[in-house]
Amino acid sequence: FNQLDEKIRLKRFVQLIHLKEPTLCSGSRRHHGTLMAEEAKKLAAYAAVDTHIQNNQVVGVGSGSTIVYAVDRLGKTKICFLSIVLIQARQLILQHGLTLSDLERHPELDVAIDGADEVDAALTLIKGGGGCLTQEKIVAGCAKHFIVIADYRKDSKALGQQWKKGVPVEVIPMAYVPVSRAIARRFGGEAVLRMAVSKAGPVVTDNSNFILDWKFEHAQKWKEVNTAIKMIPGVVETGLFVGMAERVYFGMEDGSVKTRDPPIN
Ligand SMILES: O=C[C@H](O)[C@H](O)[C@H](O)COP(=O)(O)O
Repeated sequence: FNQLDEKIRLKRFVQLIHLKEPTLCSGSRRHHGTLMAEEAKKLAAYAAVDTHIQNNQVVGVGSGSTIVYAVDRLGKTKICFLSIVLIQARQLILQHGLTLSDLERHPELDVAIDGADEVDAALTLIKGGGGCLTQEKIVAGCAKHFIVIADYRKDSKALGQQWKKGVPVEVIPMAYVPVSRAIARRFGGEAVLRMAVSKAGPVVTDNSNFILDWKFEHAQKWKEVNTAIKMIPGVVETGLFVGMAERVYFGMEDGSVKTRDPPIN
């Protein structure tokens, strides 16, 4: 199976999903003739795992609702691998009986798989909508292959067309005001402190920091902007993932899986 051409493997996987459709889900899969987002996430996650994960690999796992389906697929396979995970995904890994590791023991990963809030035509990502971005970027940066999984709602020509909440920026708590002002002054828009929904006060990340959501006004040169924001004292990391993703799998409304690779420059 591993020797098959990747495209054939993906095609076969999609066919398999269609054949087994009634057994792969509970409840209604379709709404007004289109696949619902949850099922689209599952399609993307299963396709990515089946295509990229092999026996005895060290796999990085991100966070979010889409990655749950990837871990589910990893847990159902009989292959043996280690998972390098973020704090947020730790329980998920353990629940599925997968072997947990860390970057001290495995600083080099074969593959990292993660979700995204938005993916543009050049495979630049916005991540961190769920409050996790720094650890995800570290894990992705340690992987030979960084694979992204998403449903059709994340597919975008240009950042900001789909994801309206802005670019998350993780900041040291004492610096959130000056960082917010510096971002707005230099790049326009506004950078707003993210507040918790279910408790008073700001969202606190896994690294005990705050998050600013930078609502930019227009398209930017994302690589340069990412570098410049990271130079502002107090910034820990941005949710801009530029030039990192090797392939994105989109689960589509019509039940197919679309892939996108970076443009050849
Ligand atoms: O902070 C959260 C992470 O960056 C997620 O990977 C991202 O928000 C996508 O999450 P979801 O799969 O739930 O859309």
